[in-house]
Amino acid sequence: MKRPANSFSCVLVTARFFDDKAASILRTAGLTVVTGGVAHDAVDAVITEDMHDALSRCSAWIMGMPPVTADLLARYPNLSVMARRGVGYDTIDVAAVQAHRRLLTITPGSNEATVADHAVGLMLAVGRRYFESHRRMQAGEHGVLVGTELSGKTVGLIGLGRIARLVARRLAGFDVRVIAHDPYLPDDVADLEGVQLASLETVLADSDFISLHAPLTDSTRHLIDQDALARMKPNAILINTARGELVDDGALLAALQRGRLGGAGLDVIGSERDASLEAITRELLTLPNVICTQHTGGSSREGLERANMRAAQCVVAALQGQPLPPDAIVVDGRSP
Ligand SMILES: NC(=O)C1=CN([C@@H]2O[C@H](COP(=O)(O)OP(=O)(O)OC[C@H]3O[C@@H](n4cnc5c(N)ncnc54)[C@H](OP(=O)(O)O)[C@@H]3O)[C@@H](O)[C@H]2O)C=CC1
Ligand SMILES: O=C(O)C(=O)CO
Repeated sequence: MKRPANSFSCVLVTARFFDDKAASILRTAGLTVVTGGVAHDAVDAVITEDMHDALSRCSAWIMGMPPVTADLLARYPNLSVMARRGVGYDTIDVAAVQAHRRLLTITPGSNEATVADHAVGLMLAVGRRYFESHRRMQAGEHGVLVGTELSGKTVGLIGLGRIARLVARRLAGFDVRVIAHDPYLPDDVADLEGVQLASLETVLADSDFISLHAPLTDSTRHLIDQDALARMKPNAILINTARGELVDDGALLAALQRGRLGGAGLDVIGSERDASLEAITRELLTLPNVICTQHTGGSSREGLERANMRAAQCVVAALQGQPLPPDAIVVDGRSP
C-alpha cells in the first residue's frame, strides 16, 4: 500500500474493481488515492496495519460493504466522508455516522439496471430450469425438462424502489401482471411502471414469482419466514437480489424440501455474512430448482463503472464543499 502525502488529500479505496477512470477523477482533484485492504470488504475482516495507517490519515473512504461501526468511527476521527460504492448501506451504523458528524453517500443511478436484468434473468433461469438442463447436458443426457413460462403469470415485487421499477419496466414485454408491496411509497409517486399496489398478504398469496427489492432493515429481516412461505402458492418461485437476511434460509430449505415451493433464484444468501448458515446454503445448492449467484446482481462492467465514478464524484464534491446530489446523501452529520 502506498503511503498518502498528507491526511487531508488522501482517499482510501477498498471497493473492489475500482477503475482508473474513477481514480483519475480523484487525482485530478488533487487527491492521493490509497488502494488496498480488499480483505476488509469481507465481513469478518480484520483491519490490517496498512489499513489502520490509511484510515488514520485519509479524509475519505470509498468502500464496498465493510461493517462501519461506532468504534471504527471513533478510532478514525480524520475520516469525514464515507462513500459507499453501491446502494445498500445495511452494514453501516447510520446513527453512528450522524453522531460522529461524518458524511455517508451511496451511488443511486448506478447499478439498478444491472440488478433488474439479473432479477428477470433469475426468473427465467429458475422458471425454465436452465441450470438443471445444463447439468443434464454435461452428464450426457438429452432428455427434455418442462419449465414454466412467465407469460400470463403474476409477478409480485416486495419493495418498489429504483430496482423494482426497472424490473417492472423489463417485465412489460412479458405479458405478466405485476403487483407490488411497499409500505413506504410517497402518495404522490408519479410513475409506477404499470404496477398495481397490493398488501403483503396479496403479494404472497397471488404471485407466481416473488422478487425481493426492499433494503435490509429491522422490519425486513426474515420477511420471508416459515409463515410467509406457507402463504405462497405451492409452485411460486422466489427471487432474491436484495439481501440474504430478508429470507429465513432454514425455512426456505424446509419449504423446498417438502415441495412447498416451485424454486428459488438467490443472488444473495444468509451465509454471505453469517457463517453459521453455510450448511443450509450447501443443502440449498444441492436442490435442482435452486439457482444461486455470488452477489453479482450489481456487478456488470457498466454498473461498476458508473458506481465507481459516482462514488469518486461524491468524494470530490464533499471534500471541496460542493453540493452533492440529494439522493446520494444517506446522512450528513458534518454540519450542525
Ligand atoms: N444484488 C446486488 O448486487 C444489489 C442489491 N441491492 C439491494 O437492493 C435493495 C433495493 O435497492 P433499490 O431499489 O436501489 O433501493 P430503493 O431504496 O430505491 O428501493 C427500496 C424500496 O423498498 C422500500 N421498503 C423499505 N422497507 C420495506 C418493507 N418492509 N417492505 C416493502 N418495501 C420496503 C423502500 O422504502 P424507503 O425508501 O422508505 O426505505 C424503497 O421504496 C438495496 O437496499 C440493496 O440491499 C442493491 C444493489 C445491488
Ligand atoms: O449496491 C449494492 O447494494 C450491492 O449489493 C452491490 O454492491
